[in-house]
Parts: sequence; structure tokens; C-alpha cells
Amino acid sequence: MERYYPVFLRVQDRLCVVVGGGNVAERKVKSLLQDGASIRVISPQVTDTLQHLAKNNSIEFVQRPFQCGDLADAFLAYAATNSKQVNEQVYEDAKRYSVLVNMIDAPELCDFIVPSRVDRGRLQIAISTSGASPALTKHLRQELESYFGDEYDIFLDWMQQLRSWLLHNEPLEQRRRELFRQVIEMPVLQLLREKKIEEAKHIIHELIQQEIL
Ligand SMILES: C[C@@]1(CC(=O)O)C2=NC(=C\c3[nH]c(c(CCC(=O)O)c3CC(=O)O)Cc3[nH]c(c(CC(=O)O)c3CCC(=O)O)/C=C3\N/C(=C\2)[C@@H](CCC(=O)O)[C@]3(C)CC(=O)O)/[C@H]1CCC(=O)O
Ligand SMILES: NC(=O)c1ccc[n+]([C@@H]2O[C@H](COP(=O)([O-])OP(=O)(O)OC[C@H]3O[C@@H](n4cnc5c(N)ncnc54)[C@H](O)[C@@H]3O)[C@@H](O)[C@H]2O)c1
Repeated sequence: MERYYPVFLRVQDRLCVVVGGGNVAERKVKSLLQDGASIRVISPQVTDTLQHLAKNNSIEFVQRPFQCGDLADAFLAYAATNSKQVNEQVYEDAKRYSVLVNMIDAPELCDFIVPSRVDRGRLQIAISTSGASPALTKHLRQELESYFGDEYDIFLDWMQQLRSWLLHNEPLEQRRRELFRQVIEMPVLQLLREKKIEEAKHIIHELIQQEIL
């Protein structure tokens, strides 16, 4: 069985080269755009959406077939054409320049595979079946999306602020851990789900007040 090591990559302003401009390429591009990657699509033809993104300057579009050397300055590469032969050329080029490559038609050659993700601001849940069933991956994403709502975005905003405050103001690591555990176990998320934002804020403030006193 193939095993993959999960990480969260920083792609902001890093060049990601997508070879091919069909539906699958479009999906990879949209996901990369969410995280601020600098994207170059190389393909004789692209979908309407990719065309539109190129017109907006959201992506760079190089309108021609793939050529060896195209991956020289890439951070990540995607072999996303409908031709096995072209995808293999992309693979060879990626190896030549030591660029990590995703192959949309050959999981066994992938340096990395693209997971589904539930995106709630700072909370990201990545899902993979190690390539066994992308259909199940998608299904699980939809299930998790209904469980994890936007309340996590607000909650994590507060947790981050609280954490940086405690890192400066509470020198005891054991005590900080205890406080984080308490906040997580309080019904803050439930209140946020019910849109009772002030009430949720209030119970965190009370806990911190006790801490200060
Ligand atoms: C998660 C997601 C991310 C994304 O693409 O953004 C993604 N595939 C998604 C959807 C999807 N892909 C396919 C279907 C049709 C149903 C089905 O086949 O199950 C559906 C569902 C649909 O479209 O409804 C067909 C398919 N997929 C691969 C092959 C090639 C092969 O297996 O050989 C074939 C053609 C097989 C054939 O020839 O028939 C390969 C890969 N697809 C992966 C990711 C990687 C493994 C992820 C994992 O570990 O689970 C991996 C290995 C490489 C990669 O692409 O990174 C995205 C869901 C986004 C969402 O959440 O909605
Ligand atoms: N990984 C996945 O998530 C996934 C999902 C579904 C299908 N697939 C696989 O993906 C392939 C089909 O993908 P699609 O639906 O996006 O295909 P598509 O037919 O919509 O698009 C193919 C693209 O490749 C481009 N292309 C062809 N030759 C090229 C070259 N020499 N240089 C650069 N670009 C070139 C075309 O211009 C076109 O834009 C199938 O082989 C299937 O096995 C993968």
C-alpha cells in the first residue's frame, strides 16, 4: 500500500506550474489560488474559468504545449493533461529539476497527492484515502463540512489571541495548557453555533479575569 506523509505547505507567492488546462487542472488551480500561490498554466487550451482567471491576471497562462525545461523554476508541478505520454514528460522534467510533482493519472508516480479539504479559516482538515477512492474522499469532505461550521473560524481567532496573550503573561506552561483545555471544554463553540457571540466572549473573559486575579 502507498503511504503518504501529510504536511501543510506554504505556497504563498511560490511558483506552481500546472501543465494542462482541463477540468482537473482547473480544480488544482482553484485550490492553489485559495492559498496565494503564484500559478503558471501551460496548455494549448484551457477551460472558460481558467481563461477568465488569466484575463484577470490571477494566473499566468502560457498557451502552448509543454516543453522540457518548463519546470526549471517551479516550486511544485502538476502533470494534468489528458495524455499519459505528456504527463510522463512532465514527470521527467520534474525529476531533472528536483521539483515535487503531482500526476493526475498516476498516483504511483506522485511525489504528493492533493487531499480534499474542509476550510474554515484557520481550521483546515485535509482528507485522503491514499489514492484508493477519491469519490469517498469527496463524500467525507461533504460530511465533515456539515459538522464543522464557521464557528471554528471565530473560535480559532479568539484562541490565537488568547494564546499569544498567555504566552506573554502566564509563564507556567502547565498552567497555560490547563487554561487552553478549560476554554476548549467550555460551551464556547456551542454558543457560537447559536450565534450568541457576546455570551461566548463573556465566558472566556470570566476565565481570564480569574486568571489575572
Ligand atoms: C481529493 C481530490 C482533490 C483535487 O483533485 O482537488 C482528488 N480527486 C478528487 C475528485 C475525484 N477524482 C476522481 C473522481 C471520480 C471518482 C473516483 O474515481 O473516485 C473524483 C470525484 C468526483 O469528481 O466526483 C478521479 C480520479 N482521481 C485520481 C485519478 C487517477 C487514478 O486514480 O489513477 C482519477 C481517475 C480515475 C479514472 O481513470 O477513472 C487521482 C487522484 N485524485 C486525488 C485527489 C488524489 C487522491 C486523493 C485521495 O487520496 O483520496 C489522486 C491520487 C492524485 C491527485 O489528483 O492529487 C478531488 C475531490 C475534491 C472534493 O473534495 O470535491
Ligand atoms: N486526479 C484527479 O483528480 C482526476 C480526476 C478525474 C480524472 N483524472 C484523470 O485526468 C485525465 C483527464 O483530465 P481532464 O478531465 O482535466 O482532461 P481534459 O480533457 O478536460 O483536459 C486535458 C487538458 O490537457 C491539455 N493538454 C493536452 N496536451 C497537452 C500538452 N502537450 N501540453 C500541455 N497541455 C496539454 C489540453 O489542452 C487540455 O486543457 C484523465 O486521464 C483521468 O484519468 C484525474
